[in-house]
Amino acid sequence: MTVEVAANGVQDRLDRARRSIDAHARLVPDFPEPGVAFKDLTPVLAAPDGLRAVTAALADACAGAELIAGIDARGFLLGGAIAHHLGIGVVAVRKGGKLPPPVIGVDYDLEYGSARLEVPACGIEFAGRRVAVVDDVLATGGTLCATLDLLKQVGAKVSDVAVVMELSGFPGRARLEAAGAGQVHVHNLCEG
Ligand SMILES: O=P(O)(O)OC[C@H]1O[C@H](OP(=O)(O)OP(=O)(O)O)[C@H](O)[C@@H]1O
Ligand SMILES: Nc1ncnc2[nH]cnc12
Repeated sequence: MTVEVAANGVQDRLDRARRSIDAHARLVPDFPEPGVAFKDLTPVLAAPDGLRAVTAALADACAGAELIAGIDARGFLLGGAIAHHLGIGVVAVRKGGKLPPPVIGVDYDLEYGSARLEVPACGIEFAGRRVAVVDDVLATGGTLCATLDLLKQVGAKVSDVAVVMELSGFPGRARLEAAGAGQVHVHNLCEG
């Protein structure tokens, strides 16, 4: 009985988040370059009910973590809110050139170009900590695989990856599962 009640709570939060995503997500054709169908989730986070609903559902996916890593840029908004919800800390995984040295960085490709992500090489205790990584969208998986690589280099144990939307037709999930060697759970709130 207790288990059923808990599971229903999780499902209710997921349903609420999905309703908000359905109501507010925007498809932008040909952005940032021709041929890309860009899923803009910023209106979901700006809606009165959206940030709260999405945060609560993602927090369920990250419940076992000791630290949240939020990816530049919309992952910052989500990561801070989830960490606050869970009562744990958050670290920003930043685009290259933004953090003071020393940093650890990884170059990567995504659907429309290439970029670099960095985390601080000192000042944050990563070693042995269970980290959940959050972002808005999973497409090719380039961004999240680079983040897993970075967090591995600093000795963190990534337990979960949680995104609002996983885009179909991309190899992101398979790449992440391979990079995590079966130890990383990949969660989405919806597929797009
Ligand atoms: O799975 P992938 O193919 O790697 O794509 C997913 C990434 O792409 C988007 O960010 P983007 O790099 O456009 O950065 P932004 O936050 O600066 O807009 C999105 O927010 C993810 O971080
Ligand atoms: N189609 C897309 N929409 C939003 N974010 C993305 N990141 C990579 N591809 C994307």
